[in-house]
Amino acid sequence: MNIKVKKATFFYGKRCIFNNINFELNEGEMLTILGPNGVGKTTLIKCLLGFSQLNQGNIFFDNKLYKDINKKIFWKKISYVPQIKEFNFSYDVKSMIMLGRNPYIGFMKMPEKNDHYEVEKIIELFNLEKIKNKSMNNLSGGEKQMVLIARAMVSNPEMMIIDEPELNLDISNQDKIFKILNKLIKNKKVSCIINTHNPINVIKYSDLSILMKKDLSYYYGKTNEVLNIDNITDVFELSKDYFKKIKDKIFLEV
Ligand SMILES: Nc1ncnc2c1ncn2[C@@H]1O[C@H](COP(=O)(O)OP(=O)(O)OP(=O)(O)O)[C@@H](O)[C@H]1O
Repeated sequence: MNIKVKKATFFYGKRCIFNNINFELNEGEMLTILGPNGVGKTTLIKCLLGFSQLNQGNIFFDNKLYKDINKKIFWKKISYVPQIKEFNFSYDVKSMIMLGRNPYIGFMKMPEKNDHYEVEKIIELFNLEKIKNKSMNNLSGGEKQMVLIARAMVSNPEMMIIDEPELNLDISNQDKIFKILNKLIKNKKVSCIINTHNPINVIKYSDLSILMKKDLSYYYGKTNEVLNIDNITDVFELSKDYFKKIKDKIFLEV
């Protein structure tokens, strides 16, 4: 699915959160959104999903305005994974993932053989066999996060929008999630928009990036062009020394 964002501007009351943002993402591409806490990354995602309305500008999905798209079709094509804070889920893992099949199952209907097959396939892909019968409430934060991403993927969406997938995940599981997403994007031509705080995942896996700055300006382009030390230190207001030690300790030794 293609998304085009043109001159997007959003205010909370009198406070401008972002101003005149433009970007485009095509099928089979991953776009990552980075920036300091409170800069407006989640707000931008909420506007893309129609949860909040832009004050100015437009968002097109496959060249159609959000308001002109049938919402049932929209939610069949798009999977959204919000930030998990302290949710309480009264489901076991398998039932939770099955919820992702809802667009296919229909109101008051039971899952069919194919729905169970898709859920089992995802459970295997995410290595969740050992916990598939456990209650969601008894999982660690990282396990919950994996299940929510699995649930989003089981509906075979055309676009996935994920708010901080690395939250609660150790670096190995972060890499696993990004690797799975990358494979899905490239094999099934899904497009993916991810809010993240981890530049390593971004450099390894994303095609395009937006770096949002507190002064409402932003960098946008191919990840390997925009995610450089100058831009990161500028956006996060870091000194260049910040990278010196890790450059010597980690990157030169691998
Ligand atoms: N409903 C709201 N009303 C007014 N201000 C809000 C509302 N929701 C968020 N904000 C403010 O808007 C700004 C952007 O918030 P947002 O959650 O988009 O930031 P973020 O970049 O996603 O942050 P983080 O990296 O910490 O998740 C913040 O200063 C936040 O306090």
